[in-house]
Amino acid sequence: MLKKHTKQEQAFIQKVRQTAGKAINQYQMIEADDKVMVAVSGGKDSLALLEILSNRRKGLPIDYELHAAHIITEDVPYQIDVDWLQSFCTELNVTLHLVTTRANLETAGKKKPCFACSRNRRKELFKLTHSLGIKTLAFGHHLDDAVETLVMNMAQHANISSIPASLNMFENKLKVIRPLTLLTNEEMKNYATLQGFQSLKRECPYEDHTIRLKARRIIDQMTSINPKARINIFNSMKKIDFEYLP
Ligand SMILES: Nc1ncnc2c1ncn2[C@@H]1O[C@H](COP(=O)(O)OP(=O)(O)OP(=O)(O)O)[C@@H](O)[C@H]1O
Repeated sequence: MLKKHTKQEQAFIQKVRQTAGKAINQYQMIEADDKVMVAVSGGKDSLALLEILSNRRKGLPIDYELHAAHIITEDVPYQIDVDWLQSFCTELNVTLHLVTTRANLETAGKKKPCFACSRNRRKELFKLTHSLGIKTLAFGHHLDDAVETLVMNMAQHANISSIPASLNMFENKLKVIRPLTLLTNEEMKNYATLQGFQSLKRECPYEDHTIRLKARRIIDQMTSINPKARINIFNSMKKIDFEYLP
């Protein structure tokens, strides 16, 4: 897995790690002695997140406990190479928790399979963290996910909302954090390639990214107005001029 990097590549790796660190500090995501669970799908982002959080412990005056969780949904034909994930976690000195569950899609009613499956996965992650006394749960969403969700929510639900960088839930019993919030998909893709992370995810036959892909395409087009459009849309969520809104 270890690759030899040029100076330029090392600088990029460092920049990505620092940007994740900036988000962690800015949103006060992790404090000394916290127990943090990283939700790992097997995709490039959550693998990178786990590695970044593990690596970060080395250079900090504070320490925190790191765990990884992967949810296996039995009745959805999407499996990852669990042995590889286990060895990845062992190398990072992180305990991997595997949970096997069922999405029961046949009883999901009108809900789309993807929705039912991810809702069930979140429930399992909440149950697991609670049972282990872990109060911080980290997801691998990045800046592009947040911008796409904003555009989708505006177009579909007529509201301005997205994916929060940090969210207290269940009367502060759990904090959901997204340390990759300030990093773009492009940056994460390059990071994963440089680090040699193989995406373990296999295509799920139910997966439906149609709307998200459309939103992504629209945001891509907006970069012809301004190359920084994606980042500007993200930053506009933090700078709302209520006086100049209807
Ligand atoms: N099976 C799973 N087990 C644990 N966590 C998961 C699982 N699937 C998704 N997650 C978490 O939810 C986040 C978003 O899920 P999504 O399916 O959009 O990820 P992805 O883009 O396919 O994979 P990744 O974000 O890891 O590259 C992931 O980054 C990960 O933190």
